[in-house]
Amino acid sequence: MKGEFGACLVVDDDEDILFAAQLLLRQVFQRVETVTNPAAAMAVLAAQTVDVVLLDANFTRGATNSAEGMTVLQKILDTDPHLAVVMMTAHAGVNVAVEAMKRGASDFVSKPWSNDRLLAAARTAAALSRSRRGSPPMPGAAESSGQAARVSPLIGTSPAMTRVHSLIARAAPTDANVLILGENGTGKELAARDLHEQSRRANGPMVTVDLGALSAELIDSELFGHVKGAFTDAKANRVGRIQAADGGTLFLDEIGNLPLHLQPKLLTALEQRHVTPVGANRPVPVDVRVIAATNMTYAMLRDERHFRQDLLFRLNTVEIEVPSLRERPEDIPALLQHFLVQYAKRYAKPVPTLSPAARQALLDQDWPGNVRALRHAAERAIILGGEELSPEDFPAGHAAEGSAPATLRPDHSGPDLNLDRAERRLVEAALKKHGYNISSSAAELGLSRAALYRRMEKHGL
Ligand SMILES: Nc1ncnc2c1ncn2[C@@H]1O[C@H](COP(=O)(O)OP(=O)(O)OP(=O)(O)O)[C@@H](O)[C@H]1O
Repeated sequence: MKGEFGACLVVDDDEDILFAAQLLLRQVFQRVETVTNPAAAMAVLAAQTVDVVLLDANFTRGATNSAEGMTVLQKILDTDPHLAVVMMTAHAGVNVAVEAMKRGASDFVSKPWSNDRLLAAARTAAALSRSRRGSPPMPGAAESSGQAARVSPLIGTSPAMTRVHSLIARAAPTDANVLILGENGTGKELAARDLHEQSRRANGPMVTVDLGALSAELIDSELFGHVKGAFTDAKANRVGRIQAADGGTLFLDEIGNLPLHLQPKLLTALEQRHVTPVGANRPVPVDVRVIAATNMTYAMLRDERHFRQDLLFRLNTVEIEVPSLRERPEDIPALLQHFLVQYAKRYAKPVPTLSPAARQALLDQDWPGNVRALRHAAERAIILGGEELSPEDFPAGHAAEGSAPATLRPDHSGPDLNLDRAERRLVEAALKKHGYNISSSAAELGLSRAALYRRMEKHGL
């Protein structure tokens, strides 16, 4: 769906970033404005209406404390409290992101960004902004959804994926709540988008809340909203994401991370179809369809100590289990071809062919990182491989030394003391040890899930 929202403004002092963002965001916005400094940003905002601002956290060369970004964020929201601002953080600890969200940013992405993540953040922010303004969805969005000849974004014709397609097709039009189960990287978010787009709510917003990326203290006001003065940082009324999804779909990603004390509140909101923003005394009616996803097994979800069973039964009217890639190796060639074409285009290279040995090597790997890992492997192969890809272009696990960061390794003897590469090794080791379970790997590394995701993106893991 091209240009489904109105306008976006990107503020960054790096012209290359602006160029890349503009190319990418045209998929979502009809207009993408770019400026290199806060003063120019304020001038654009004074002259025209935009839905979303993507704001860099630092403008002065070498600055890393994000204070400048926070000041500009404040100015922007003072001018237009309905704007959805997505903070872009290069030097981010998760603290910068949390601080930005406390101050009213609607989301954050870390640089270098993953295109999927930036697009998802931009779409969610745009839906939020339109909902805050009480605007109807863009007419273009209404037309392009619900078309009969629509192709599912989920590639795969294996029996296991055919079952998933069929469940999605049957569940989508019914408004029933859906719980999607599956390992990390299997395509749960894509399945949720497919459900939304095949539903009668396709013209409404799909608002995502990644419960794994938000601290417990933020989840409450993110989900339910707050009124001005409800707590120290609540400088203005804020619509929560449940309300922002009114008339559309609320996608609760990593539902297993919803703190126990908030579970009854969510259950009440879903049962009574209203939300009460933090600090408010009157409930607001909402009409949302909920899709939730988790990488927990069903057995883990059935454990009362982590998850209230009454909430589980409210969420899992229909259950869809997205199979791991090792359960459907027959889907690997089509997925790989799709990603090779995509990345060949992005890096302006010809689409390579695959030697029979390479094809076999791919089928033989067990892909603990699932489709996401296959996508990274395809990107690496496009960057480093030739016209015909051989097994060496798809190194498994630790043998992935041929990837972009590793080829930069200087030829010194003795231990490799480079911090960046050490970080990559540790992150990779933790992921392997925990079978690519993000929560356990993050816990072992002493990171939040969001911080681990950022490092995975950074190192292409
Ligand atoms: N069947 C598929 N066809 C095409 N692309 C896919 C498919 N499955 C996954 N992908 C791609 O793989 C990546 C990971 O998918 P997605 O984010 O939906 O997985 P997930 O299960 O939600 O992961 P996580 O649990 O880690 O959040 C995305 O880039 C997605 O577009």
